[in-house]
Amino acid sequence: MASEEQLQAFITRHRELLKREREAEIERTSLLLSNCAPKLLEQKGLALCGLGTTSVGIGLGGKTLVELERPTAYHSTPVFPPHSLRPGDLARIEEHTTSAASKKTAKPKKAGAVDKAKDDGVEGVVYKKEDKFLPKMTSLIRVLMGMTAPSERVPVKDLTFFDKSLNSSQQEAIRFALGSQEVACIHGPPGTGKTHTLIELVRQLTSATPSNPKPLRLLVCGASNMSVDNILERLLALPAPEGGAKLKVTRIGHPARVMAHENVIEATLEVQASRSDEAALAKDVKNELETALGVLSGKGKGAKGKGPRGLERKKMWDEVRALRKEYRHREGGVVRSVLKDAQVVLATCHSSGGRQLWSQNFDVVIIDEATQALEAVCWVPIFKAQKLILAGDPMQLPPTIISLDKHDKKKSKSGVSSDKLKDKKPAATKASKSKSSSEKVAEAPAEDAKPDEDASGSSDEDGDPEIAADPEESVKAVPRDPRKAGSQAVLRPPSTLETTLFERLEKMYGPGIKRMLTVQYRMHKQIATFPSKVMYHSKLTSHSSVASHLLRDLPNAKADSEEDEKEILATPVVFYDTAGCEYFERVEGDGDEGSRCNENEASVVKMWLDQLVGAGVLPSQIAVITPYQAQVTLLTSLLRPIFGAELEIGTVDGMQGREKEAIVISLVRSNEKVRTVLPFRSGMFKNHINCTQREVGFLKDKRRLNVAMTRARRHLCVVGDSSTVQHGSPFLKKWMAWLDANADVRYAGLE
Ligand SMILES: Nc1ncnc2c1ncn2[C@@H]1O[C@H](COP(=O)(O)OP(=O)(O)OP(=O)(O)O)[C@@H](O)[C@H]1O
Repeated sequence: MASEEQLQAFITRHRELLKREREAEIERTSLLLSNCAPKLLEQKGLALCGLGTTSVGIGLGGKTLVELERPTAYHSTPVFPPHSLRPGDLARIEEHTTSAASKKTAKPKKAGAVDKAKDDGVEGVVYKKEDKFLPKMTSLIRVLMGMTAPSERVPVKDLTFFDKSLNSSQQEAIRFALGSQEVACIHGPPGTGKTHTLIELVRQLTSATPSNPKPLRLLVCGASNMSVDNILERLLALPAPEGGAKLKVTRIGHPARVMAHENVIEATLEVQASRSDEAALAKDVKNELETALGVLSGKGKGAKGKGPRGLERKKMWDEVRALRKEYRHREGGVVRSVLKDAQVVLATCHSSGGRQLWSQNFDVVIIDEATQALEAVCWVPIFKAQKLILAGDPMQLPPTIISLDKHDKKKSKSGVSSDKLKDKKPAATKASKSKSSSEKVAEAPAEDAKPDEDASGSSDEDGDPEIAADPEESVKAVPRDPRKAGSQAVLRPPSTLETTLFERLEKMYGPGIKRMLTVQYRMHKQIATFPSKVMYHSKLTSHSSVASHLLRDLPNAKADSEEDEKEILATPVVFYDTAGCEYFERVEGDGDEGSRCNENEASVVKMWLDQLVGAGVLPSQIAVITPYQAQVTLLTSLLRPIFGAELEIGTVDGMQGREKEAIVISLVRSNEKVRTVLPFRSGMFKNHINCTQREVGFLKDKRRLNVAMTRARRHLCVVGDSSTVQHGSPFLKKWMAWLDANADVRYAGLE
C-alpha cells in the first residue's frame, strides 16, 4: 500500500515532469515561430493570420474569452484556411506588422503559460473553433436592407380559397402575400382575424394550386410561445384536403414551454422523433452500447464479475467507440428525418436559431406578432428562407425594451414621467412600452426629433397626422408602389430597438408594402368607433355578427328589471367620470418615481362590478385593466375576495392579444399638477399660459390606450377623471371628448 508520503512524491514528480514537458514544447514552438514567417506557419496549418477581435467576454471559470474572426478587410472570405488548432490547444495571439498594416496572428503552441500576458502577445487555450455562418446575400435580404426595391408582384390568378368565410380584406391580404416575391406585411388591427388569415395562407402555400404549382416548405414563427401554439392548434384542427393527407407540422421548442395540450405535445419534435422508425434503430444501438459498457466495467448484463483484460479489453473499447459514433449519427438522423417530412415547422423566432434547424432551409418564413418582436430576433428565421411574410399591428404595443435611450435618460433624470419605468414589468407582463411621443413635445426640444420617427405614427402630439388629418383623406390615399418607393428607399439606423422590422419596412417602402385587414370580429360597433377613427383612419368596420352584440345576449345574463337591463346589460360604452370628485391618485413608492393607484376609483370599479355580476355576467367574462401596477395590486386586494380568481385583473400590457365580454378600465390619473409647455423654444413666453398639460405619465401612449380600449367584446366601462386626463395629450383629449359625446356618461360622485 502506498503511504501518504509516496503519494505526495508521485504527484509532485508528475507535476514536475508535466512542467518540463510544457517548457520543452514552448521552446520548440518558439523556435518555429521565431524562424518562420507567419504566412509559412499559416500554410503549415500552425497559425491563422490577419485575425480581428470580435468580442472579449468572460468564459467558463471566469476566464477571459476572446473571439477572433477573419475580417473581410484582410481576406476575401471569412472562412478559416485548413489548420491544426483544436479545442484545448495552447495558443498565443501575437501582433505582427506588415508593411501595409498591423495584423494579428494566432499562433498555436503545444505548450505555454496560460493566461499570461507577454510582451509579444497573450496566451491561452483554444476554447472552440467554428466556421462562420455566411448568410448568402439573397434578394430577400437585399430588399429588407433597402439595397434593392421589391420585385414586381406576380399576379395571382384562379385562386380558390379553402376558407369560404374570408372577408374581402383577408382575401386581398392573401393574394398580396402570395404574389409578393420577397416580402409582404399583413396589418391586423384588433380582432380582424390575423391568425385566421395566416392559417389560410399556410394552406395555400403548402398546397399545389394553379397559382402555386409546387407545395412550399414553411417556417412559421411567433414572437412568443403563446402565439406559436395558437397557430399550431389551429393548423392541427384543419381537415385533410380532399384526396390528400393531413398537413405535416412539427413544433420546435423546449417541451416545458410548449402548451400542455395533448395535440400540441404530439406535434413537438421530441415526441415525433421518439416515435419514428429511426428512433427504434437508434435505441437498439443505445442498448448495445450500454451492454458493452456493462461488460467492460465487470458489472451489468453479460459480465462475469470481472471485466475483460488485455487485447480483448482493447477490442471492446474500440467497439464502444464505434457504437457511440453510430448512436450520435443515428440520433442526428432521427431529427433530420422528422424535419425532412415536415411541411410546416413552427418555432418562436428565438428557437428557430437552435441546433435542430441549423441546416434547414425553407421557401417562406411567416412571422406572427411581428410588431412585438425585436428586429434582430426576426432575423434569426429570416436567414433560413427566400420569402418573408410579417403579420402584426404597429398601432399596438411594441416589444419590451429595458434599456433607456439617451432621451429617456434625460427625462428620468429630471423626474418626469418616471411612472413609465415603475410600471414596466417585462417579466410579469407580456409586452410593454411606455415612451410616448407626445411626451417628447412636452418635454424635449425640437431638435430631439428622432431620425426614424415611427412609421406607425405613434407620435400623438398636436401635429399628430392621425388625429389632425382628415381620416377621409387617408382612406382615399393610394398606397405608394413599394417598387417606386424602393428606388428612393433609405436605410436609417433606428434610434430605438422599439422600431420593429414591420414599421421599418413600412417607413422605407410606404404603405404599399402591406395590406390591412379591415373587418373586426370582436367589438360592438360603438366600442370600435373611436379606435377605428383615430388609429386606423376609419377603415375598421364591424362584422355584422358582432356589430350589435350586447351583454344581454349572453345566455347567463339576467337583469332584475327592465331598467337594469337597459342600464347595465344594453349599454356598450359607459364612462364614469370622476372629474370634480377630488378622487386624487396616490403615488406608491418613492416620490414621483412611484407607481400610481387611486382608491376612490377602485371603489367605483367595485360598484360597477357588483352591478354587472348582479345582472348575471360571470366574473370569468370580465377583466379589469389599468396601466399601473400599483392599481392592479390595490384592485386585486379589493376585488379578489369578492369576485374570486375568475375575475381577471391586470395591466393593459398583459391583455394584448386577448379579449373579454366586458372590460372595465381604471385610468387612475387624477391630480392638480399642471405642467407648462413652452410652445416656442426661443424666448417666446407669451403663449405658455394656454399650453398647460396635466401629469398623466405613460397613460399618454396611444398604443397602450388602443390596446386597452379594444379588448372588450360587448361592454366597455371607463373610470377616470376627464379633467386631468384630457389635458394629458391631444389623443386623450379626443378620447375624453368622444366618450363625453358618445358613451353613457355617469358622474361617479353623484352615484
Ligand atoms: N372571415 C371570418 N369569418 C368569421 N369569423 C372570423 C373571420 N376572421 C376572423 N374571424 C374570427 O375573429 C376572431 C379573431 O380572429 P383571430 O384570432 O384570427 O384574430 P387576430 O387578429 O389574430 O386577433 P388579435 O387581435 O388577438 O391579434 C376569431 O374568433 C375568428 O374566428
